Amino acid sequence: MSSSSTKLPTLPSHLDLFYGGEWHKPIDKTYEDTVSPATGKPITKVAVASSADVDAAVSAAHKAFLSWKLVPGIERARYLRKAAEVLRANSVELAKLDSWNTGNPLTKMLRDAEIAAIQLDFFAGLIPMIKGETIPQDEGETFHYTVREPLGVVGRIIAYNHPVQFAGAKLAAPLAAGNTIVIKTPDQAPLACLRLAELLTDVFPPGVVSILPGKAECGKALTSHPMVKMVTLIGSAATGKLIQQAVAGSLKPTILELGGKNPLIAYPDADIDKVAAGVVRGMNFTWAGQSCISTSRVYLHESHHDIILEKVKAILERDYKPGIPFEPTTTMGPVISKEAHERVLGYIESAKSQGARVITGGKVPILPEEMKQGYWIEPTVFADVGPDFRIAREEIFGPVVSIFKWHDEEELFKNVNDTPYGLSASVWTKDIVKATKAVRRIGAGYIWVNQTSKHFFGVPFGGFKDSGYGKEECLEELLSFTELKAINILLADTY
Ligand SMILES: NC(=O)c1ccc[n+]([C@@H]2O[C@H](COP(=O)([O-])OP(=O)(O)OC[C@H]3O[C@@H](n4cnc5c(N)ncnc54)[C@H](O)[C@@H]3O)[C@@H](O)[C@H]2O)c1
Repeated sequence: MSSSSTKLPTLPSHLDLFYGGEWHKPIDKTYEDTVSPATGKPITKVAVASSADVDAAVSAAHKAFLSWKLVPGIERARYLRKAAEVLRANSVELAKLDSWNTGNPLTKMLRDAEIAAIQLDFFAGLIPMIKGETIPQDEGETFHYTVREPLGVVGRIIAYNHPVQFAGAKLAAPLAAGNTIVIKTPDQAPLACLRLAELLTDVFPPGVVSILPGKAECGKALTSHPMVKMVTLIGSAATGKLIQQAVAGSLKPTILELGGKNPLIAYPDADIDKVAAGVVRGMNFTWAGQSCISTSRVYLHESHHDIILEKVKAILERDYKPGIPFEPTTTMGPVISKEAHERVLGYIESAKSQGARVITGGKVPILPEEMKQGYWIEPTVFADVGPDFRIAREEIFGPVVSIFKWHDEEELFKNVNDTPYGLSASVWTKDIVKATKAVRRIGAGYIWVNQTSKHFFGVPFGGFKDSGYGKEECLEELLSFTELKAINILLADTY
């Protein structure tokens, strides 16, 4: 990168597979380039786990489970808190690697390790909630109680938009519940996860945490391995459905956190400046819209539609500048890969050809020489989008928002809910009654009123419909990684 950019981060010392407490070369010796999306240039080669590697990793994780499940809760909590400390102490280094490997601005990635650390602390604190209950019966001849037990080896497959945040945070609940874990890193951005594995080597006993860089084959092998007792995915609806099919034969439980086509609805009484800022913030342009919760369908009332559009355009043109991710002035990243670049530009072309109006963006920005091979797309706003346009219906996972004008509430909710997805939604009004009624009508799992984008610890996060099922970041996530066992003890002398 240019002499003007900050020094490149130090690569992890290990670019192989971490399992059984040690680093291993891939059995079939496959390594592939991982690329900087900002420049399109390879960074280094990283191991790609095959199904044979997954088998070795899962066997080691299973062996570790036999001891880890016996570690008292209070001690497991200490391990988790130590991992949180390690993440915090190394947050800048981890953010630099993620920034290099995803192209997202460094200044905006600095919090990702902290978010993971908070989840580790949060689930450490919830460990005492892993408990059973007694169940009274009228006859009194049998004593009934329940206990919660860990499942075994858990496989967690993650997406690329926040690699180290996901890798760190998703360790927390399974380990807190007494399981061991194998994490499959994102295909495109494994580097910070590998550094995390190095940092955690001495934190957990060998085999408790394994981190495997790999592609779909690694995910498939993890999903179907008989010793993996539960699988979770952060990824697309298509992959979620494949995982559900793959586990059907073994009745393996899953949590699927999938894609979204999330609506933002503004009522006429909403504060127009706050809505304009919310439209921009809700689209997560900082990471080129690559967030499952991005509010990519915006429904503005006809009374403020035009003025809010102007304000959105002004904010984007003022505040969102692509740039080398390590520069402090950079406020926006590229999309993750050449394939994503082509896919998102294809959506932009489809919108233009279907008659949508470009308010801002809609093309590759003018770039300095060193970024020309990167995967950049301007923050893009389309108005006059028809409900049947492709950009209105399909998850783009890029910096493209569709704006719709509404006037009739019945028609509004018909359109809002006319999507296979149901992850998040955002409602803007000063009227709490209106907001409460709107919330009731929206088929989505995570809804904000007068804000967007934020996650809150302890509040169940997860989707409806094709956005998946299962709840995370809350007690329910922790309990999902346990099995409830019921015991009935005869107290009477005779049977
Ligand atoms: N709901 C959430 O919390 C959340 C958060 C972030 C991203 N996402 C979603 O993730 C998607 C973007 O990520 P992506 O393009 O990497 O998704 P993807 O579904 O292509 O890949 C996700 C992960 O699944 C793995 N995988 C692919 N095929 C598999 C198979 N058959 N079996 C097992 N694993 C397999 C991949 O290697 C990758 O690690 C978007 O749809 C986005 O909305 C959801």
